[in-house]
This record gives sequence, structure tokens and C-alpha cells, in this order.
Amino acid sequence: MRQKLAAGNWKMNGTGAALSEISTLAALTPAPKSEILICPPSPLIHRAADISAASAIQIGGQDCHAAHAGAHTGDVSAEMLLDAGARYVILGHSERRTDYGETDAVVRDKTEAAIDAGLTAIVCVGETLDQREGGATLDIIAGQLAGSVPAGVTGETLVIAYEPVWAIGTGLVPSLGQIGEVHDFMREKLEARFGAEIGDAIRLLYGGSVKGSNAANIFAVSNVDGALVGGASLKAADFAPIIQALDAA
Ligand SMILES: O=C[C@H](O)COP(=O)(O)O
Repeated sequence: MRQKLAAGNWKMNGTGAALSEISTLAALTPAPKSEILICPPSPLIHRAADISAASAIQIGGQDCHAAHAGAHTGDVSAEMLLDAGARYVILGHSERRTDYGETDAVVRDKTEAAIDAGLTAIVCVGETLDQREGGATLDIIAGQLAGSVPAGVTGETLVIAYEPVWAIGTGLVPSLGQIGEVHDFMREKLEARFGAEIGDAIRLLYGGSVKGSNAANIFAVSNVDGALVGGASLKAADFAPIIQALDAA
């Protein structure tokens, strides 16, 4: 049985003052059935991990370098994230693929580094609106999964997040049928590549304009094991209803 996961990606939002949202979220979700994850900006990870230590909330990073250490000004290694208190890292988010030209090969190398260090990697895939309208969605997802996910992963080391680029921060959400089609397809691809047991254990998150008002419907879709939430994860009052919907799913 896959444990559900509600993951919040704060992106480049928040300074120290925002950390009180983590304590508030812990108070609003005292005994969650789902795993809860907050991925704040790197400078906040250490303090976030200290604040969340007494709660069920886990902390993650939003990116890491593929190298373990070295001359890479401005970068952060997977080991550094782990040392700061992170247990997860988001990799291959479409904003990084766009802003930094991250290819599937780069994402795969980062994923290997993250897993080597002891982190669970959340690898993001998703099509653009042009690709969806051109009927290429499943081909894009298949290519990103094949290229971004390294060999040897397990349900403990890998999570996949399906994030249609056109649904991120836009208020647009695919139909439940469209979400289900992609999630069922990803499950089939993972089972075909890694075998039924591992393929079935890897959690599949949906991401893109998830809110308290649409969460229950999305979580009822087959093979949706949780969400990767951006804007609605910034405030505990917005994220808590999503977690409660996931617990109830
Ligand atoms: O990583 C999170 C996603 O990009 C979704 O962001 P959003 O919930 O603000 O649409």
C-alpha cells in the first residue's frame, strides 16, 4: 500500500518569517495519515527542519547538483541538503528545465546523486500546452520518464510528479480523465521497466493548481497518490485542507 504524500514546493518564496507556517501546519494536521513534506528555499531548510522535528512534517530541497562536491559556485549538493535536514529533493521541475535548460540527462544525473546521498527524489514530468494540443502528451511523458529516471530506483527512493506545464500557477487543471490517463500510463511504464512490485510502489503525485476546492476530486483519480503543491502550500490555512482531503481519499 503506497503511503499518500502531500508535498509543498515553496519555490523562491519565503524568508525566516514564513517558517511559522510550518508550526501552524503541524498544529492544523496533528495526526496525518499522509506524509507531509515542505520544500522551502535552500537558506531555510536547516531552520525548517529544526522547527518540524517534533511534528510529522518532513523537509525537502528544490534542486541539487549532480556532483557530490567541487567548484560549482552557487550550487548545493544532495549531501548538503541531507546534512541540513532534508529527506527529499524535487528534481527536474519544469521551471528548472526552462530557466536552466535542464535536460532529461541532467535530471537523471541529479536523481542518481540524490539517491546516492540518501534522499528520496521527486522527479517532475509534464507536457506543455502545445504538446498536449498536438496530441503528444503520452509520448512526452514516456520520454521524460525514460530519460530522467535512472536504473535501480525503488518506491523508497523515487516519487514521480506529473505536472502539466500549462497547469502550473495558472488556475487551469486538466480534466480528471486527463489526469487519470497520464497517471495510469506512468504506472504501466514504471511497472514495465522496474517490474510489478517496484513499479507499483513508486508514488505518483499530481501537481498544477491544486487547491482545497479541487483536491478531493483529484485524489479520487486512480494512481494519484498525492500532490505537489505550489502556491497553495505557502500558507498553512490553504495547505491543511489539501492534506485533509488526501487523508480522506
Ligand atoms: O511544484 C509545484 C507546482 O509547480 C504547482 O504549482 P501551483 O500549485 O502553484 O500550480
